[in-house]
Amino acid sequence: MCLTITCHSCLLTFQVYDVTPFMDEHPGGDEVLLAVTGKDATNDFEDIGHSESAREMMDKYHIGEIDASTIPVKRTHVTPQQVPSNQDKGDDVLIKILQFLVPILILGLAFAIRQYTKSE
Ligand code: HEM
Repeated sequence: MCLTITCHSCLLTFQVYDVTPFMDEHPGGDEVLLAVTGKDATNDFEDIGHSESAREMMDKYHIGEIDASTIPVKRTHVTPQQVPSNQDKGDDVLIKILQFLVPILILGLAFAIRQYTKSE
């Protein structure tokens, strides 16, 4: 089902239209209707300068009203910044030490093996 919402100029009541059966017949095409589905399409509808007969046609697809005051305000979710824990800091230090120590240990081992094989 495809809903297009258009509101009164008083902005207190939203008129809801189910334009599904009208999609194929709409002279402006179905893309424009799909683009405004589920939102207030008043400006989009008015900008076209629809004729009086177009406005009369709307009655056919009218399915109800929504009280504008009952529509929840859109909230944007802000992810709280992660505070690095002390455990994370400890892990970072350990990784840095290992990054430094491991190559030195490998070099030392290679050197020791070389010394050992030389003396034999
Ligand atoms: C139930 C809602 C709607 C009905 C009954 C309807 C009806 C019509 C009709 C009968 C026409 C032919 C021109 C005229 O008589 O004015 C038309 C054209 C058009 N409509 Fe709609 N319309 C509706 C919603 C919308 C919406 C929401 C939009 C925009 C997002 C839109 C965009 C257009 C466009 C672009 C044209 C073509 C205008 C042109 O070629 O000059 N219509 N519509």
